Amino acid sequence: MRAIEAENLEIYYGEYKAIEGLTFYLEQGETLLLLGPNGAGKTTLLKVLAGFHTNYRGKVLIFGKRPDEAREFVAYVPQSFALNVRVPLSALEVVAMGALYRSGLAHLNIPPDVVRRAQEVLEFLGIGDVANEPFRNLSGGQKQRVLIARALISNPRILLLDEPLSALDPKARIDATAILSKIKDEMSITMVITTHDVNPLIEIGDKVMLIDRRLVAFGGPEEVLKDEVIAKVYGSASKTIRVGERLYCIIGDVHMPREVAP
Ligand SMILES: Nc1ncnc2c1ncn2[C@@H]1O[C@H](COP(=O)(O)OP(=O)(O)OP(=O)(O)O)[C@@H](O)[C@H]1O
Repeated sequence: MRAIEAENLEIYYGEYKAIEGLTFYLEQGETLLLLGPNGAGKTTLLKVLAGFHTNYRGKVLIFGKRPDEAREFVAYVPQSFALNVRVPLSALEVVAMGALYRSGLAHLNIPPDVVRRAQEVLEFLGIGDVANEPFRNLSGGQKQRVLIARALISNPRILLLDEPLSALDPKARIDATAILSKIKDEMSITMVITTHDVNPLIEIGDKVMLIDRRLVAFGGPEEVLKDEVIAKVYGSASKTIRVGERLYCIIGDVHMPREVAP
């Protein structure tokens, strides 16, 4: 059974149609890179997959179930600035919240098995040493990992990540990409990752989907990341170039020396 299957999906806000024509699928363990300009509908699609937004028409199934009936399989990682930084919680408490929400416990009397599991997940993500630090004092990259740990503690089969690299500096981006690669390799979780910049993530993308309030292209990276495809959304000054085995996507104004210009 497929992890995600969508056919002619249209998503609405009231009567307003935000996206249409989405047909795509993802097998278990695959990673989808979801690209599109501002307002394309990336976050809206994640909200439907997470089962939060149910105003849609067409078909969308998560392991064969409607998203609002499949919430136990899915965890959502918001952009790191989305969590209220004034909340005086430690990193470990933020992670534990992921487990306590699921079990319906609203207080912070964290059972010892949840503390243990939260510590393990932080260690898996390479930040076991910040467990007792206040969340608000962490760097952007550490906060991002804590939010990923909060999602992983519920053992999801699908992880949805909204712009996981956007608020990070170049070094933290490299670290975050390595973490996502580790999750993919060692946990075989299905991931949907929204991004404006596909380049750091290309190697972990099994599928790429380009949307702009409709489906522009869906397929393997080589199929989607072509000049003529990305030009449909980003204009003819956008190119893909190959350096050795690797594809790079240059979006927008292309200023390259003549000798390397395609
Ligand atoms: N709560 C809402 N009510 C009405 N329209 C909305 C709402 N949220 C988003 N939209 C509209 O839906 C469309 C898709 O927005 P969405 O936030 O999903 O895009 P996005 O691709 O995630 O953009 P960004 O890259 O800027 O985060 C836009 O036209 C937006 O104005």
